[in-house]
Amino acid sequence: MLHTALAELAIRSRSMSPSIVTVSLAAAAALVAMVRVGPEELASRLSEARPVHLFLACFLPAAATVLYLMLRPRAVYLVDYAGFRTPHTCRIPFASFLEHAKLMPELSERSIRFMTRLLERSGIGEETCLPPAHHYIGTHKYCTVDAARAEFELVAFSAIDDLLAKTGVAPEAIDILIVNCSLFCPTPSLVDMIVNKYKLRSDIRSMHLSGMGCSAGLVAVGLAGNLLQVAPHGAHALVVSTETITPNYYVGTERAMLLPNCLFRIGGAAALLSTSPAKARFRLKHLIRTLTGAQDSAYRCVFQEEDGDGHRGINLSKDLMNIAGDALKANITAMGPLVLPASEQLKFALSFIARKVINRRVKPYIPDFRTAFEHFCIHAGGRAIIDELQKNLGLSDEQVEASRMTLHKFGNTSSSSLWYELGYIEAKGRMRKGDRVWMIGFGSGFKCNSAAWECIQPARNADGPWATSIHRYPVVIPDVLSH
Ligand SMILES: CC(C)(COP(=O)(O)OP(=O)(O)OC[C@H]1O[C@@H](n2cnc3c(N)ncnc32)[C@H](O)[C@@H]1OP(=O)(O)O)[C@@H](O)C(=O)NCCC(=O)NCCSC(=O)CC(=O)O
Repeated sequence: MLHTALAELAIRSRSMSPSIVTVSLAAAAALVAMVRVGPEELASRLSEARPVHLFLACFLPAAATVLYLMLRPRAVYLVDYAGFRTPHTCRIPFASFLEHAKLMPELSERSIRFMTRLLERSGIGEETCLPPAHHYIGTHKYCTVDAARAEFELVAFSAIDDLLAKTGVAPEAIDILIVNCSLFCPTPSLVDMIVNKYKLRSDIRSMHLSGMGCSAGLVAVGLAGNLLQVAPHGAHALVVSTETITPNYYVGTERAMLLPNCLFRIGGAAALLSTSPAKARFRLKHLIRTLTGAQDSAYRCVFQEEDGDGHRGINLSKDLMNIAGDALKANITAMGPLVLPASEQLKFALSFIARKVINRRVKPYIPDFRTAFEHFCIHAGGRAIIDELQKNLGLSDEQVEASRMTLHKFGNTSSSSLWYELGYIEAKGRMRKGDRVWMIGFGSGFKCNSAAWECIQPARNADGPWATSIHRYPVVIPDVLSH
């Protein structure tokens, strides 16, 4: 029996860290040896042993335990997060958006009619915001590098100010800084702008993830978690997730490139991570990254390019929903075994065997992820994305409420949408200690990244981006808005 246990341990050890494996295997082998010799033989051998042997017998396990404790991966905690509170001055009701568009000679009557239809179907509301440059008539003429920098400063600095005030962490206590912003990549970089503004330390480890799409916020969290493993215990990592909209107003006639004009809106968030549990509000349990970019269709489905007339924009393929579905399938296949209870895993295994052995037409069992998570934050990328995930994961209207309301209030704010959604759930007072949250991000590449968090301490009050409007939510969002 012990041999079987040992064999099982060896199999399981493939997914464990080397230090855990060594200590566990050594302890199991010692146990097997002790059981084999029996208690009397063991006592007589101990009495014959020399002091040096006894010393080694005690010292080695103790040393191995210390080594294990030192080398095991450290837990990563979310100290807190803050979303950019969009100012009323940046609000862009549909009427203003379309009036501005009509005054642009580059946009045809047909393009404007198409954008009107999209706005009505998009699931975004009348309170979303665009950066200051997009409020000028003849928008694209004002979309300069300076204006884009100003947008980043407005969003990132406001979110960081809120986060530092909330956590009481001083700028000089930040050891790692990661910014993810896909489409704006100036020199000096966005991280340099933050370092300069907050006078951060010269030995800070800083990096900017660009071109990584809307799911890069979770890439940044994973990267911060990895860097924290090699930083002193209790170090702080600041992650800033945003998309700078200013330089990305498209003025051509390609429908697939007009879609981003209607969906993407100003927004951003800052999150502080640490390996110290002191004052932490969430613990990062798992982070799974799936990249399907090896397939050409997945690689090209969110693509920055120039149209035939030389107008630059982002082309969103109509295939995006299918590609997102495949990426999600791969991601949940990796996440499932880590989070699902045994009963769900058994049902999945039985359906898998039935399909393989009995009949391929047996419907595959989709595990019920509601048994593993109390809350879901699905990237507010567009109404169709939320609809599709709700259907595929069998989620209730309340479970996708945070995503739909975030899309309605803020639009598609790229990677920061997940933080607005977490903020919504907390502002509604639905988060409890011990609750599990699943964040699922999608983005260019094509990527599906997801993170599982456990709440240690819910927010005490509904401050932040939802503070002044949460009492009005949820709102009813019709499939097609009629004016
Ligand atoms: C755009 C929608 C709101 C439209 O909603 P509906 O389902 O009501 O309507 P629909 O699908 O019939 O589309 C309405 C009209 O728009 C056209 N249409 C829709 N999607 C299109 C596309 N990608 N390219 C070109 N045309 C498109 C349809 O053909 C149709 O025109 P006609 O009737 O003439 O045939 C929805 O499809 C949606 O949410 N799509 C997903 C948006 C998306 O790709 N989000 C991800 C952003 S990327 C991201 O977030 C990550 C990242 O950037 O990294």
